Amino acid sequence: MSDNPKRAAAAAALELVRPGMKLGLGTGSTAAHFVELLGVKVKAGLNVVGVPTSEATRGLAKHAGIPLTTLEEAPELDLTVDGADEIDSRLRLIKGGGAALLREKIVANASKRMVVIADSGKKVAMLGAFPLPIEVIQFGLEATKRAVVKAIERAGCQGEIRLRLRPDGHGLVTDSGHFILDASLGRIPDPEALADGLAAVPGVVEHGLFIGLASEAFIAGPSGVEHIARSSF
Ligand SMILES: O=C[C@H](O)[C@H](O)[C@H](O)COP(=O)(O)O
Repeated sequence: MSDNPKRAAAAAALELVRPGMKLGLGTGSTAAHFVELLGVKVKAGLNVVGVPTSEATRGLAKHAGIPLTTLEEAPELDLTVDGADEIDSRLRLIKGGGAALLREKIVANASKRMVVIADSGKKVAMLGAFPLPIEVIQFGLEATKRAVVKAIERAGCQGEIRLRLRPDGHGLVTDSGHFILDASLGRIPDPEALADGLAAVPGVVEHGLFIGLASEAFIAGPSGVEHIARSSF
Protein backbone atom coordinates (compact mmCIF):
# COMPACT_ATOMS: atom_id res chain seq x y z
CA MET A 1 0.00 0.00 0.00
CA SER A 2 1.08 3.59 -0.64
CA ASP A 3 2.45 5.23 2.51
CA ASN A 4 -0.07 8.02 1.84
CA PRO A 5 -3.52 6.78 2.93
CA LYS A 6 -5.34 9.33 0.76
CA ARG A 7 -3.47 8.10 -2.31
CA ALA A 8 -4.10 4.47 -1.35
CA ALA A 9 -7.85 5.10 -1.11
CA ALA A 10 -7.74 6.89 -4.47
CA ALA A 11 -5.85 4.00 -6.07
CA ALA A 12 -8.47 1.54 -4.78
CA ALA A 13 -11.29 3.57 -6.34
CA LEU A 14 -9.39 3.79 -9.62
CA GLU A 15 -9.86 0.02 -9.99
CA LEU A 16 -13.59 0.66 -10.52
CA VAL A 17 -13.01 2.78 -13.62
CA ARG A 18 -13.80 1.10 -16.95
CA PRO A 19 -13.24 2.31 -20.54
CA GLY A 20 -16.02 4.57 -21.80
CA MET A 21 -17.15 5.68 -18.35
CA LYS A 22 -18.46 9.15 -17.61
CA LEU A 23 -16.95 10.16 -14.29
CA GLY A 24 -17.70 12.75 -11.62
CA LEU A 25 -14.41 14.16 -10.35
CA GLY A 26 -14.49 15.24 -6.70
CA THR A 27 -12.74 18.11 -4.98
CA GLY A 28 -10.12 18.25 -2.22
CA SER A 29 -6.74 16.79 -1.39
CA THR A 30 -7.93 13.15 -1.55
CA ALA A 31 -9.87 13.58 -4.79
CA ALA A 32 -6.79 15.30 -6.24
CA HIS A 33 -4.88 12.01 -5.90
CA PHE A 34 -7.66 10.27 -7.84
CA VAL A 35 -7.52 12.87 -10.62
CA GLU A 36 -3.76 12.57 -10.85
CA LEU A 37 -3.82 8.75 -10.96
CA LEU A 38 -6.66 8.80 -13.50
CA GLY A 39 -4.62 11.15 -15.66
CA VAL A 40 -1.80 8.60 -15.80
CA LYS A 41 -4.27 5.98 -17.08
CA VAL A 42 -5.72 8.41 -19.63
CA LYS A 43 -2.25 9.17 -20.94
CA ALA A 44 -1.75 5.41 -21.28
CA GLY A 45 -4.87 5.18 -23.48
CA LEU A 46 -7.88 4.87 -21.14
CA ASN A 47 -10.95 6.46 -22.75
CA VAL A 48 -13.10 8.29 -20.17
CA VAL A 49 -14.64 11.72 -19.73
CA GLY A 50 -14.96 13.65 -16.48
CA VAL A 51 -17.23 16.28 -14.98
CA PRO A 52 -15.30 18.36 -12.41
CA THR A 53 -17.02 19.40 -9.17
CA SER A 54 -15.09 22.66 -8.84
CA GLU A 55 -12.94 25.07 -10.78
CA ALA A 56 -9.94 23.78 -8.80
CA THR A 57 -10.62 20.22 -9.98
CA ARG A 58 -11.23 21.46 -13.53
CA GLY A 59 -7.69 22.88 -13.47
CA LEU A 60 -6.19 19.68 -12.05
CA ALA A 61 -8.03 17.49 -14.55
CA LYS A 62 -6.98 19.63 -17.50
CA HIS A 63 -3.39 19.50 -16.30
CA ALA A 64 -3.66 15.71 -16.00
CA GLY A 65 -4.97 15.46 -19.57
CA ILE A 66 -8.44 14.12 -18.67
CA PRO A 67 -11.10 15.01 -21.29
CA LEU A 68 -13.87 17.03 -19.65
CA THR A 69 -17.57 17.34 -20.30
CA THR A 70 -20.58 18.90 -18.56
CA LEU A 71 -23.83 17.68 -17.04
CA GLU A 72 -25.57 19.31 -20.02
CA GLU A 73 -23.72 16.94 -22.38
CA ALA A 74 -23.72 14.02 -19.94
CA PRO A 75 -26.60 14.36 -17.46
CA GLU A 76 -26.11 10.83 -16.10
CA LEU A 77 -22.68 9.74 -14.90
CA ASP A 78 -21.46 6.20 -14.29
CA LEU A 79 -19.32 6.87 -11.24
CA THR A 80 -18.31 9.77 -9.02
CA VAL A 81 -15.26 9.53 -6.78
CA ASP A 82 -14.97 12.18 -4.08
CA GLY A 83 -13.53 12.81 -0.64
CA ALA A 84 -15.36 13.69 2.59
CA ASP A 85 -14.77 15.62 5.78
CA GLU A 86 -16.63 13.10 7.93
CA ILE A 87 -18.16 9.72 7.25
CA ASP A 88 -20.34 7.66 9.59
CA SER A 89 -21.05 3.93 9.60
CA ARG A 90 -24.17 4.44 7.42
CA LEU A 91 -22.12 6.33 4.80
CA ARG A 92 -23.72 9.63 5.73
CA LEU A 93 -21.20 12.39 5.07
CA ILE A 94 -20.24 15.92 5.90
CA LYS A 95 -18.69 17.59 2.85
CA GLY A 96 -17.81 21.12 1.84
CA GLY A 97 -14.59 21.81 3.75
CA GLY A 98 -13.24 22.99 0.41
CA ALA A 99 -16.43 24.98 -0.37
CA ALA A 100 -17.36 22.69 -3.28
CA LEU A 101 -20.43 21.04 -1.72
CA LEU A 102 -23.04 22.41 -4.13
CA ARG A 103 -21.48 21.15 -7.35
CA GLU A 104 -20.33 18.00 -5.53
CA LYS A 105 -23.89 17.18 -4.50
CA ILE A 106 -25.32 17.89 -7.96
CA VAL A 107 -22.68 15.66 -9.55
CA ALA A 108 -23.11 12.88 -6.96
CA ASN A 109 -26.86 12.95 -7.44
CA ALA A 110 -26.40 12.65 -11.20
CA SER A 111 -24.27 9.53 -10.76
CA LYS A 112 -25.31 5.90 -10.72
CA ARG A 113 -22.63 5.28 -8.12
CA MET A 114 -20.82 7.61 -5.68
CA VAL A 115 -17.69 6.26 -4.06
CA VAL A 116 -16.04 8.06 -1.16
CA ILE A 117 -12.29 7.98 -0.70
CA ALA A 118 -10.82 9.01 2.64
CA ASP A 119 -8.19 8.35 5.27
CA SER A 120 -9.39 6.62 8.41
CA GLY A 121 -9.31 9.89 10.38
CA LYS A 122 -12.55 10.86 8.60
CA LYS A 123 -14.54 8.00 10.15
CA VAL A 124 -16.76 9.09 13.04
CA ALA A 125 -19.31 7.46 15.32
CA MET A 126 -21.53 10.56 15.02
CA LEU A 127 -21.36 13.39 12.48
CA GLY A 128 -20.81 16.93 13.73
CA ALA A 129 -17.28 17.46 15.06
CA PHE A 130 -16.38 18.93 11.66
CA PRO A 131 -18.23 22.26 11.19
CA LEU A 132 -21.15 21.73 8.81
CA PRO A 133 -20.83 23.94 5.69
CA ILE A 134 -24.07 25.57 4.55
CA GLU A 135 -24.04 27.41 1.21
CA VAL A 136 -26.27 30.49 1.21
CA ILE A 137 -27.29 33.26 -1.19
CA GLN A 138 -25.43 36.53 -0.50
CA PHE A 139 -28.69 38.52 -0.40
CA GLY A 140 -30.24 38.63 3.06
CA LEU A 141 -27.31 36.98 4.80
CA GLU A 142 -28.22 37.98 8.38
CA ALA A 143 -31.85 36.95 7.98
CA THR A 144 -30.85 33.63 6.46
CA LYS A 145 -28.37 33.08 9.27
CA ARG A 146 -31.14 33.57 11.88
CA ALA A 147 -33.42 31.16 10.05
CA VAL A 148 -30.57 28.64 9.88
CA VAL A 149 -30.05 28.91 13.65
CA LYS A 150 -33.75 28.16 14.22
CA ALA A 151 -33.63 25.16 11.87
CA ILE A 152 -30.57 23.86 13.68
CA GLU A 153 -32.27 24.18 17.07
CA ARG A 154 -35.43 22.46 15.81
CA ALA A 155 -33.25 19.51 14.74
CA GLY A 156 -31.95 19.18 18.31
CA CYS A 157 -28.53 20.74 17.66
CA GLN A 158 -26.82 23.87 18.85
CA GLY A 159 -23.56 25.68 18.26
CA GLU A 160 -21.83 28.63 16.73
CA ILE A 161 -22.38 29.70 13.13
CA ARG A 162 -19.70 31.67 11.31
CA LEU A 163 -19.41 33.15 7.84
CA ARG A 164 -16.43 31.52 6.13
CA LEU A 165 -13.83 34.18 5.38
CA ARG A 166 -11.03 34.49 2.87
CA PRO A 167 -7.56 35.30 4.20
CA ASP A 168 -8.22 39.02 3.42
CA GLY A 169 -11.20 39.01 5.82
CA HIS A 170 -13.93 39.20 3.18
CA GLY A 171 -16.56 36.49 2.87
CA LEU A 172 -15.40 33.53 0.81
CA VAL A 173 -17.41 33.27 -2.40
CA THR A 174 -18.00 29.80 -3.85
CA ASP A 175 -17.58 28.78 -7.50
CA SER A 176 -21.31 29.43 -7.91
CA GLY A 177 -21.19 32.90 -6.31
CA HIS A 178 -22.54 32.16 -2.81
CA PHE A 179 -21.36 32.47 0.80
CA ILE A 180 -20.67 29.60 3.18
CA LEU A 181 -21.84 29.47 6.80
CA ASP A 182 -19.92 26.97 8.93
CA ALA A 183 -21.99 25.53 11.78
CA SER A 184 -19.88 24.14 14.64
CA LEU A 185 -22.39 21.77 16.19
CA GLY A 186 -20.20 19.16 17.87
CA ARG A 187 -22.77 16.42 17.36
CA ILE A 188 -25.63 15.87 14.92
CA PRO A 189 -27.83 13.18 16.46
CA ASP A 190 -30.43 13.25 13.65
CA PRO A 191 -28.73 14.19 10.35
CA GLU A 192 -31.91 13.53 8.31
CA ALA A 193 -33.96 15.98 10.41
CA LEU A 194 -31.24 18.63 10.17
CA ALA A 195 -30.90 18.11 6.40
CA ASP A 196 -34.66 18.51 5.90
CA GLY A 197 -34.78 21.58 8.16
CA LEU A 198 -31.90 23.33 6.42
CA ALA A 199 -33.23 22.53 2.95
CA ALA A 200 -36.47 24.32 3.88
CA VAL A 201 -34.78 27.65 4.76
CA PRO A 202 -35.15 30.29 2.01
CA GLY A 203 -31.67 31.49 1.08
CA VAL A 204 -30.00 28.15 1.79
CA VAL A 205 -28.76 26.85 -1.54
CA GLU A 206 -27.39 23.56 -0.22
CA HIS A 207 -25.81 22.05 2.88
CA GLY A 208 -22.92 19.67 3.38
CA LEU A 209 -24.91 16.70 4.72
CA PHE A 210 -24.77 14.01 2.03
CA ILE A 211 -27.34 11.39 2.95
CA GLY A 212 -28.20 8.43 0.76
CA LEU A 213 -25.76 9.49 -1.94
CA ALA A 214 -22.60 7.47 -1.26
CA SER A 215 -23.01 3.81 -2.10
CA GLU A 216 -19.57 2.75 -0.92
CA ALA A 217 -16.30 3.99 0.51
CA PHE A 218 -12.63 3.14 0.43
CA ILE A 219 -11.11 4.16 3.75
CA ALA A 220 -7.36 3.86 4.12
CA GLY A 221 -5.53 3.46 7.40
CA PRO A 222 -2.26 2.01 8.69
CA SER A 223 -3.47 -1.57 8.18
CA GLY A 224 -4.74 -1.16 4.62
CA VAL A 225 -7.77 0.00 2.65
CA GLU A 226 -11.18 -0.90 4.05
CA HIS A 227 -14.11 -1.19 1.62
CA ILE A 228 -17.54 -0.30 3.04
CA ALA A 229 -20.77 -0.71 1.08
CA ARG A 230 -24.04 0.93 2.13
CA SER A 231 -25.96 -2.26 1.40
CA SER A 232 -24.07 -3.95 4.21
CA PHE A 233 -25.90 -1.90 6.88
O1 LIG B 1 -15.59 21.01 -0.57
C1 LIG B 1 -14.75 20.11 -0.49
C2 LIG B 1 -15.04 18.69 -0.45
O2 LIG B 1 -16.26 18.33 0.10
C3 LIG B 1 -13.90 17.76 -0.09
O3 LIG B 1 -14.17 16.56 -0.73
C4 LIG B 1 -13.77 17.52 1.40
O4 LIG B 1 -13.57 18.76 2.05
C5 LIG B 1 -12.60 16.57 1.73
O5 LIG B 1 -11.40 17.17 1.35
P1 LIG B 1 -9.98 16.50 1.67
O6 LIG B 1 -9.90 15.25 0.85
O7 LIG B 1 -8.98 17.54 1.28
O8 LIG B 1 -9.95 16.22 3.15
